[in-house]
Amino acid sequence: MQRLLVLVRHGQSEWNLKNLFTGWKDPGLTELGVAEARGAGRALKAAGLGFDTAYTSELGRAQRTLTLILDELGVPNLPTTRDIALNERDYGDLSGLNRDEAKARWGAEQVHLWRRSYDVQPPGGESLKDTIARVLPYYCQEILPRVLRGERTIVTAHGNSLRALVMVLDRLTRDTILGAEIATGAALVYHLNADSTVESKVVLQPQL
Ligand SMILES: O=C(O)[C@H](O)COP(=O)(O)O
Repeated sequence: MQRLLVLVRHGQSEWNLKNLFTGWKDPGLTELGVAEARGAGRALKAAGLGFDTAYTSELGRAQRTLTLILDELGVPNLPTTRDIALNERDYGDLSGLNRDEAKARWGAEQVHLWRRSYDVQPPGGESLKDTIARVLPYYCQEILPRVLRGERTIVTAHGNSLRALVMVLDRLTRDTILGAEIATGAALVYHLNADSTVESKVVLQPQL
């Protein structure tokens, strides 16, 4: 039986382009972001992948990315579940600040810790650990059972809500997660074993 789980980071957003911390703010996709989303759909189609069910966050950039992908795949009405559990990590007081200005103010090392460490919380926001604490139960209770039943599943979400899942799926440690980056429009194609461990993983870049 096929146990397919595909995770896609949304296409470039207006705030990605401006280099602003975004978190739970809700900017739209740029023109490139739209192309990346469509390109992710084309890459999935070229790989011969199809889906039975879809999940996305409560944020517009992930929802629009899913819509564009499903359009490319020719299944615009695929059953879709939206849930706040899949939202981006909340960047708290950093939301809306420019990353370079933040580095000038607090130092590059501190900003890197806020962005990539496992358990350092940005002021007023969520660490990756906090993000995992909400993403993982949702994955275990809602998404994984369907994948294990053979429902081919696509999830469009965010850089850090997906890093939360990747840390668990790829068995990364608090040290190795520091180097894990997911590009906008990238599709992580997982096939799972019956015990929910990873049988294979392939990363597809958007076909622009
Ligand atoms: O929320 C954001 O700003 C981005 O989606 C991810 O930002 P990061 O790469 O700084 O974690």
